Amino acid sequence: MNVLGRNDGGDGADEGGKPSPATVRLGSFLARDGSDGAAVGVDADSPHAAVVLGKRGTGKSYTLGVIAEGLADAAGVAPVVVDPMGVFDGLIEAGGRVVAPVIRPAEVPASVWPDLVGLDPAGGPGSLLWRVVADAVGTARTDGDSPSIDALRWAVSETDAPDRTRRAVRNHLRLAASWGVFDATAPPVASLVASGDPTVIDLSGVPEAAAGAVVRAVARGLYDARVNGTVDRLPWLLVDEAHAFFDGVADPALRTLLTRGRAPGVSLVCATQRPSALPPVAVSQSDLLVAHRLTAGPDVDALATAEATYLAGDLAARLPTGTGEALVVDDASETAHTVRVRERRTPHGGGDPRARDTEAARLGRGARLGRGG
Ligand SMILES: Nc1ncnc2c1ncn2[C@@H]1O[C@H](COP(=O)(O)OP(=O)(O)OP(=O)(O)O)[C@@H](O)[C@H]1O
Repeated sequence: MNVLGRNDGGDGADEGGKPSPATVRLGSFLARDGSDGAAVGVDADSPHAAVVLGKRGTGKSYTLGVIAEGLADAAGVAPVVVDPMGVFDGLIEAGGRVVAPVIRPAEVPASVWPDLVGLDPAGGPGSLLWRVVADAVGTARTDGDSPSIDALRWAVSETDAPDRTRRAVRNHLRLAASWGVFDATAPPVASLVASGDPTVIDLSGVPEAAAGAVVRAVARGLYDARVNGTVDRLPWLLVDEAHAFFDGVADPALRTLLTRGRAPGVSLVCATQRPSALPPVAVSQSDLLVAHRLTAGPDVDALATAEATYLAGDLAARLPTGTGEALVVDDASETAHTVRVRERRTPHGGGDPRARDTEAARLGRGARLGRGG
């Protein structure tokens, strides 16, 4: 198998000629005449930063699922999928689990809390919240604990801030509690990668701000866990609809993974239909780019950031058009290839609903057949 992303240019085979366990099978090279060529995989032995691009329905989430399946089979790694649309539960069939998005309040830094709940950090309520969280986390940390939202609300009441200010902060904290993502007794982020099986964080229906807080805590938590040596496996964070998270409180933590994640061994794969809404650093720091079809002008332009000197000609002009087909740009081998992404072995939950798949259509068809027969 040809393995992209491998600096030594290895072929992904061990001495016995079998594919190395630390390789993710992606699909096959696609010849100009549309026929399938040699098998192609992605290296999972070293950490990587990757982006998967493509307009709606071209196969981004599907490709992310293919990568997650491959990581589930690879040794020494642990995939964590951020699933904003609730389409990755099929990974259960690859030994994975779907978890509810819960984090400890202390996993969001005190300085971020005002923004998170919609308060100006420089204003009275915002600065009170910042101070209260910092104090409460400082006290709780000595026991390795996190304050609960109730404890934070109580601590706000105990301050000598004006009534109106305290009331405003308490109300905003009540709002945060209503999101249902904060739990002082939630398992630490490192527990997500305790086994190598895929963990899917189901964020469907979770308010945007809360989802951002979860992604921030998970991205930072995985990074810290590797820096502190708390986890042995190399985590891979796979983020679908990534543009939404670069737009909120998760941004600094994702940028940290992009720019510094590989040193401690954390990989990040961002999938988006709007590359123009990603910060340029997301594309420029990625060593692997998987580009499905794009048509919108600004999104095609965003690809220009990835125009490496070794690519002769215009990247956009080389984008394939078929669903599940992608141009894969590999920094390690300094090459770009057209690839047909393989079929999933676990069910894919994405794709637009089709009228013909509804119960009503089936009943209607049955009735018509009945009448005709
Ligand atoms: N490699 C593939 N092999 C076979 N079918 C595929 C492949 N990739 C995508 N498909 C088909 O295309 C459909 C759309 O793919 P997918 O849900 O990944 O789109 P998307 O680009 O993520 O769109 P959205 O932005 O709406 O999430 C899938 O449901 C699947 O049926």
